[in-house]
Amino acid sequence: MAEPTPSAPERLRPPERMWRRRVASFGHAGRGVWSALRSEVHLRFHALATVVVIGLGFYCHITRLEWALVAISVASVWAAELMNTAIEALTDLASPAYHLLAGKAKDVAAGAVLLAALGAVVVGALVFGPYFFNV
Ligand SMILES: Nc1ncnc2c1ncn2[C@@H]1O[C@H](COP(=O)(O)OP(=O)(O)OP(=O)(O)O)[C@@H](O)[C@H]1O
Repeated sequence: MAEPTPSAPERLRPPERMWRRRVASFGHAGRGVWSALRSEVHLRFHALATVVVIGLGFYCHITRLEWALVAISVASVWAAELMNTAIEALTDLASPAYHLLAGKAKDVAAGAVLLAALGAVVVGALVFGPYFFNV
């Protein structure tokens, strides 16, 4: 959620207070990931896939550039799935009853996950394929 613009006295707070708030923000984000992991089967699948891909990376001794591509792909899928989970929750809150726009919001959010996952599959095939097949 976007933070409200701080009032004048708040802007003058001592730096340690600001640091505490930044650290708290990380805590909120971590709690969000943990809560989504507990409720979403898809995310647990992504967690397993992430562990497998990292293991494969070490096994194949992939290059730094390949690690970068794998990291971007894995992070994209996680980010898309977390956004999808957030949109699903907000949609259920705003429109528990059937509504065309609620359905559209969920379908579009799911589409984002699908595209990120397809991209990750392509990157995975291009990075790991040559280590296992003579291509
Ligand atoms: N309130 C609603 N109004 C209209 N259509 C909806 C609504 N809720 C869900 N749908 C339709 O049902 C589909 C499945 O929705 P659901 O909330 O079950 O998500 P899901 O695909 O099962 O996601 P997940 O498995 O990650 O929870 C949506 O993509 C949408 O097309």
